[in-house]
Amino acid sequence: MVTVSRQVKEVCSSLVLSDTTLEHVMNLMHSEISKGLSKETNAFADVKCFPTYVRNLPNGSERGKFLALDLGGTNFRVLLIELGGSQKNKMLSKIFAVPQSVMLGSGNSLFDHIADCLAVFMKEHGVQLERLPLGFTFSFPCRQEGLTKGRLVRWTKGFKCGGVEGEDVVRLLQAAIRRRGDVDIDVLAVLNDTTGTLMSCAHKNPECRVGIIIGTGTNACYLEKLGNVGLWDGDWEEPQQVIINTEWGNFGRNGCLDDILTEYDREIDEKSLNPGEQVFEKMISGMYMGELARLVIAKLTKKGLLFRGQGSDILYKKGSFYTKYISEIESDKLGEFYNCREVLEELCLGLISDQDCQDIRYICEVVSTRAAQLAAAGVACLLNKMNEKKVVVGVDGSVYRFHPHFHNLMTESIEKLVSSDIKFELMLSEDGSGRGAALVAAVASRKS
Ligand SMILES: Nc1ncnc2c1ncn2[C@@H]1O[C@H](COP(=O)(O)OP(=O)(O)OP(=O)(O)O)[C@@H](O)[C@H]1O
Repeated sequence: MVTVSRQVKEVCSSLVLSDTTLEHVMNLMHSEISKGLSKETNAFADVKCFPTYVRNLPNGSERGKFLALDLGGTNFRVLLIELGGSQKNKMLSKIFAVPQSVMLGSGNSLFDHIADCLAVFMKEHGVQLERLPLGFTFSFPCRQEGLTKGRLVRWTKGFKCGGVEGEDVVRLLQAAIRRRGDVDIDVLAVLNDTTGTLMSCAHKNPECRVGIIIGTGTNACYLEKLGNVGLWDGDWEEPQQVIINTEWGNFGRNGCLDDILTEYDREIDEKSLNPGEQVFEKMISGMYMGELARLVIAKLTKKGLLFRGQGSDILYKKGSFYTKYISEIESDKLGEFYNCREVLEELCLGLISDQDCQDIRYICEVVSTRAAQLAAAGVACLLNKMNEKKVVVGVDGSVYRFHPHFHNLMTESIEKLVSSDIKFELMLSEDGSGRGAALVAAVASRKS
C-alpha cells in the first residue's frame, strides 16, 4: 500500500493540533464563555452566551398540533408536527430553497418568501383556516429579550439581508404574514437550532443537557444554573436554570486563536462575507471544510506535488470542492480509492496515481480531524464547566451526520479532555430542530 508523501505531510503539518494545543483551546473557550455570561463583560465578549428564556425541558406530557419554521443555512423548512405524548409524534415537512438573491436581498423579501412558503404549506395540508401555535427556529446570533422576541445581532453563513440586523425577527415574520392576509399563526417561541436539538434529544433522553450543531455553521447550547448567568434578567422561579445559546462560532474573533490559524484559514476568512468574524466556525463547519481542503490541494498541485503539477480550472475555482467530498473520500476502504477517483474525475483531473489518492485522502483527514477535535474541545469545556456526573450531548448537522469518522474522532478527543469522573455520550438528533421548535412552543403553551 502506498504511504502519504513526506512533502504532503509537511505542507499539512500546520493543520495538525497537539493534545496540549487542544487543552489550551478548551481553556480559552472557558474564559470566553465566562466573559459572555457576565453582565460586566458581555458587551465585549465574542462568545455571547445569550440566555434563550427556555427554562424547562420536555417531560413527555406535550401534546397538540404545532407549526415550525426552520431557517438557518442551506434550506428553509416548514413543518407540521403533532405531539402525542413521549412516543407518538407525527411530522409532515417540506423543504423550500432560499435563492441566493433572497439570501442577499432585502429583509422584507426574505420574510415575504418565508410567509409565502408557510402559506403554500398550510394550504397543502388544509390548515390555512386554523390559528396554530408556531415555533420559529432562526439559527443566526440573536439577542433574546423573551421567548418570542429575538433581535438579530449579525448575519452569518452566507446571509446578508438588509434591514434585519438589530431588528426583532418575530416582528418581521408577523408583519410579512399580515401583509399577505390569507393565513394566521401564533408565534410562541423563537429559538436557535442548537436549542431545538437539545429539546428534541431531551424528549427522547432526559439526560440530554447540551445541544450542538455541526452543519453549515457550528454552535452549541447547554443548560446552565441561573446563579451562573450574570446576564439573567428574568424571574427566579424554579427550576433555576436556563438554556444558554453560546454562539461559539464567533470564538476567536479577538485573536485568541490566531496562533493556530493557518494560511488556508486566513484566505477563507479574507474571501468570506464576514471577515474577522466566526473564526472557530470557519475552522469547523461544512460551509468551509471543503474549501479548506481545496486550498491545500491547489497549493500542493501548484508546487508540483500532486497530479504531476497538472491542475484543472474547476480545482482552482472557489467552492468547487464540496464538503461532502471529504466524507466520500474518507468512506473508501483503506488502500482503496473508488470514491476518491470519482471525486477527482468530477474535478476534471486526469492521470491520477494511487499516490495522489493517498495524499488527497490524507489532506481530507487532516481537515476533518482538526474540525472534530476543535468541536470536541468546545464540548469538553461545557462538560467540565457543568460538572455533572453524566451528560448526553445532542448533535445535529450534516457534517456530524454524514462524515464517516466524525463521531469517533470527537468522542476520542472529548475523552482525553474531560475530567475522568464525567461520563458523556454523543447522541445524533433524529428529527432535528423542527421537532425541537414544536417542543419549545409546546412547553411554552403548557405554562401559559
Ligand atoms: N455528506 C456530507 N458530509 C459532510 N458534510 C456535508 C455532507 N452533505 C452536506 N454537508 C455539508 O453540511 C452543510 C449543511 O449542513 P446541514 O444539512 O446540517 O444544514 P443547515 O441546517 O443548513 O446547517 P446549520 O444547522 O448550520 O444552519 C453544508 O455546508 C454541506 O457542505
